[in-house]
Amino acid sequence: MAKPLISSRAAQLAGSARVPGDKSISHRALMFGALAVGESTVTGLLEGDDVLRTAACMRALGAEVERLPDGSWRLYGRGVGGLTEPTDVLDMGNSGTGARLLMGLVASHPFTSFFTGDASLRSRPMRRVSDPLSRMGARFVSRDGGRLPMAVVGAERPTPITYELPVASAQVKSAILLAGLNTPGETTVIEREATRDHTELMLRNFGATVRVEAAEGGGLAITVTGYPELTGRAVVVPADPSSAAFPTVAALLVEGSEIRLPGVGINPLRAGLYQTLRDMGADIRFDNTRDQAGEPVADLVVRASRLKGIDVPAERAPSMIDEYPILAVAASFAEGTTRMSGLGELRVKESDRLAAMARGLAACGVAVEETQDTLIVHGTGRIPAGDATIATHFDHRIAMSFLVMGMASARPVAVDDAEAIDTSFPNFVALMNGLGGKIGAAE
Ligand SMILES: O=C(O)C1=C[C@@H](OP(=O)(O)O)[C@@H](O)[C@H](O)C1
Ligand SMILES: C=C(OP(=O)(O)O)C(=O)O
Repeated sequence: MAKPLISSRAAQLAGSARVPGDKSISHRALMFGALAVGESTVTGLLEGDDVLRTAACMRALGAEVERLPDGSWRLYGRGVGGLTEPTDVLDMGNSGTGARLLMGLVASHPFTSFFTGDASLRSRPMRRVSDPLSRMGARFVSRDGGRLPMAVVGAERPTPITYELPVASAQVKSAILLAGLNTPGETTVIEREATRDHTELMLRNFGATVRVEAAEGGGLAITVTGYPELTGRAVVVPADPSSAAFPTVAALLVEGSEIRLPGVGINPLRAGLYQTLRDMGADIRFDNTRDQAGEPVADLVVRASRLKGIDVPAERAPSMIDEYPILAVAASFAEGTTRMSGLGELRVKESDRLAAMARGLAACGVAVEETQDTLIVHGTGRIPAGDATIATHFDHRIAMSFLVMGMASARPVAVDDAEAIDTSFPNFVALMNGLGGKIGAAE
């Protein structure tokens, strides 16, 4: 059932709040714990629907996965190559990351699995993973256009490949590297633009050999050696910088605000939004920067700021790919034009995010232009009208972005369905209201 919400202008945001665990790292912690020999523990796991689906799938593939009373998770893995045939369809819900990474994992196991997801996931492109994984010996039977539902017939004798990514995608990179774990020899992915490296960092941490070298012609060549012995580890998941983006932008836009967000991941391949907001004049401080289980984290201190429009370089897109919707909201309150380019991938996320943002911002009274892969927001430095109801297309980031828009607009902003927020940020409304937001149920 749809869950409409409405967000009204907030007086001031203040206080400290811990945003939930990083979604990318949470998926990987469960997958690698399921592949490792012995016990792994995960603390700070994101308990959003996307990640809970991955937990259920790792159980379906033979691993022991349980939530302990203290909120941490314990896994007993099967060892590399030890996953077993799932007896039912793997339903990945709304999760592109869960679906694509798991397809990679099972592609080099000699059994057949069936994948499906919700209407959004069933519309997303999967050939980007099935093409390279076919070269490793797996077979795929899918709907027209290479979409879910899809059967993956894992390779009996997987063969290693060297593959250059045709799109900047950590999901595709990871799918191939994960297939490479149960494949003899060396599997290499070449990426011309660096994408998030959580798979590489965490695989190493679990004991795999992962080589990262400069690629001929530019970019990186990332190589895994097959049949590593992964052993159980304790993983501490940092707070998600993609989730922290929402209270951060809200605090920048609502006059007089100052908030603190402790323990947020600031991996440079994820921190593009923070760099961009600072370039726009935002007062964002990284306090107490430290290393947490191989990932850099910091406490974010954010103060309300006057923003100016800028050109966001296309090369920055992979380091902030999920943050363009909320950046577009920030740009709507800035003085001057913000040009965001290199955004073609936004069209194949949980929804067509370029179209959803352009339409939604226009409905809120913002002057926007959209091309195939750019979004241009003409800020005036004045507060946008708001006063609109936005279609979220079951996309969590669209829903949260427009609820932040309502916190700072002249009049409230409603979203037709906020249900999808549970996929990545289950306590979003409580956390925002705890800081001083006014988000409630809409008619
Ligand atoms: O690897 C990951 O965990 C992710 C990679 C990104 O997708 P792409 O690889 O499709 O860019 C991102 O949008 C997604 O939210 C999480
Ligand atoms: C694109 C996203 O996730 P996924 O691809 O895992 O569905 C996201 O969280 O913004």
